[in-house]
Amino acid sequence: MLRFTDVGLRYEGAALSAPEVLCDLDFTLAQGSFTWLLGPSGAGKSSLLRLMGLALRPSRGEVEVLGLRVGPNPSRMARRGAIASMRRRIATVYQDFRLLPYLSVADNVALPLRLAGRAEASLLPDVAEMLAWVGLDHRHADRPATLSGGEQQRAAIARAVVGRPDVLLADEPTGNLDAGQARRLLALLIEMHRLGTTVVVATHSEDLPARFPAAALVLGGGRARHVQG
Ligand SMILES: Nc1ncnc2c1ncn2[C@@H]1O[C@H](COP(=O)(O)OP(=O)(O)OP(=O)(O)O)[C@@H](O)[C@H]1O
Repeated sequence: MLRFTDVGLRYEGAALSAPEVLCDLDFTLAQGSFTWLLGPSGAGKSSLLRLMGLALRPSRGEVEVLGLRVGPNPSRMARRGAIASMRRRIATVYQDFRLLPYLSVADNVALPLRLAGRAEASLLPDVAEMLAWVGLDHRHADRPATLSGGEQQRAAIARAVVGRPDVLLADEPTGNLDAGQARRLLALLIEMHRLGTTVVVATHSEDLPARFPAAALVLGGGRARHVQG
């Protein structure tokens, strides 16, 4: 479950007189829900995903993710260690992929499983299944830099999904994909949602939400409107 209570965000270094990037956010996303995150460029979609992924603290208010409450003050709420362990249950597909350049595609995808301490023999079938799902089985041994943008995006998606996270956050996950690949990715996100993962997808695409009507958070003027699906 993700709950935002009276949340505001101002980036460090911004003048106190500057308007908050996000303000007065009050909404709850139920565990296992699917939510589109919509709004024009610069509306704050990536910033909101960073708050949901506990990569940023709110400047005011409280963000609660899977029972962990995070506020502006580190000493009063969840501490760094608790946040770090919670972040292992949250997977993010970043706009810029963030694949590790010195690891093969398969090792990038295996990374969350290795970090979680999974035995080598048990993780290989999961990695192979994910690579097949995203159509990258033939590129498993290659380095990310040798892949196209769309292939890197699919590798990043496979890495996010392979550990069956409780929360999956995706920032423009179809930006580099052709229409067929985008539909396939949407099927994967819907499958994750049906398996109980809370899924939030930021997109500029009008086609994707039309294909899978669901609840939406619509950002504008720093505020979020929660539209039930
Ligand atoms: N690290 C940062 N430091 C300071 N300001 C930032 C930072 N990241 C984003 N911003 C500002 O926050 C606002 C929202 O940016 P954000 O990237 O969250 O929007 P977005 O809706 O994801 O945009 P896009 O659709 O273009 O990716 C913008 O005004 C941006 O300049």
